Amino acid sequence: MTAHSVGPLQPGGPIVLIGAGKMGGALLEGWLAGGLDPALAAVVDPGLPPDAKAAFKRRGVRTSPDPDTIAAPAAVVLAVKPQMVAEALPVAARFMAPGAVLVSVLAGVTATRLAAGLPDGAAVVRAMPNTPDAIARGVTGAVAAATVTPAQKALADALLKAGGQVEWLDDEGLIDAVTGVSGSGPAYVFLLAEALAEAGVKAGLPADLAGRLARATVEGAGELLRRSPETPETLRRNVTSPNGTTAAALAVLMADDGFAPLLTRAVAAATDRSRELAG
Ligand SMILES: NC(=O)C1=CN([C@@H]2O[C@H](COP(=O)(O)OP(=O)(O)OC[C@H]3O[C@@H](n4cnc5c(N)ncnc54)[C@H](O)[C@@H]3O)[C@@H](O)[C@H]2O)C=CC1
Ligand SMILES: O=C(O)[C@@H]1CCC=N1
Repeated sequence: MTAHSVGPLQPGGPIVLIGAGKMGGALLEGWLAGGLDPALAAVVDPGLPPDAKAAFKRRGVRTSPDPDTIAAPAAVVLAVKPQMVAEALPVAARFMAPGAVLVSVLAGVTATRLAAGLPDGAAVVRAMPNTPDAIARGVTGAVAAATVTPAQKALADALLKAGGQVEWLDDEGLIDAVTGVSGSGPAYVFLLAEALAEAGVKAGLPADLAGRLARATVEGAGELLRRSPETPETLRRNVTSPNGTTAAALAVLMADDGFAPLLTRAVAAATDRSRELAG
């Protein structure tokens, strides 16, 4: 389901975003594009450049609010680096009015760790979105702690769906692998575009042409995958003429030491790192 299938975002109270960097900023853009009243959004980020702060103010989004001036936040969304959690969690705690839900997108940081820094019984949702959230084409894996009420889960769902598709998990243990597949995944696809361009240069193309061809190929293949009911395997086979050029390339990519085992190792490394960040 996408942002556009859920109607204007009406959280029933302010949303406080703590950390408005690449991921937090993408989430906020999704909420505003999803119809959130800017007057209900507040950003806490001491590292915001002055021009970004001014731009938020122009759009009616409050920055650096005093917790006492935000009446009953409906949700506090934590999007700082995992290494900053000890510093940022007490800030989040000050905004956590009774009934508010904390939504954390921090890689590795467990719901138990988050709850330990919040008022007793606080509702915690742990989520792993990805940066295509900025264009409502993200995908998020999320898990709700036992303390989260159905209404709080519905609000977290709406906030995350403003960025795209949401997959709710019953088992928090799965979120490390979700991070390895879809949280970090856009970087793998961008690397594919980079590597394809480099390979094109090595095959004799001018660099700018190779860059344009590689980018358009990744974009087009992604869009075809989105629009087509076919599986990725069928779409791949549709490109592959018997004994043709694609078959020659796939013999390399699908060899025992090819793309799949390489990606398996990459996803395992990301998953392991997510577990390590849990401390
Ligand atoms: N970038 C990505 O693709 C994804 C990131 N995440 C998670 O999102 C979180 C943020 O990552 P990015 O946005 O990439 O990092 P970032 O460095 O772009 O953003 C972090 C923001 O937090 C701010 N900040 C630092 N200390 C703060 C504090 N005490 N209070 C309030 N704000 C503070 C910084 O000024 C910065 O703007 C991480 O925990 C990461 O695991 C999750 C999914 C995808
Ligand atoms: O690289 C990271 O740790 C974060 C989590 C998923 C994407 N970026």
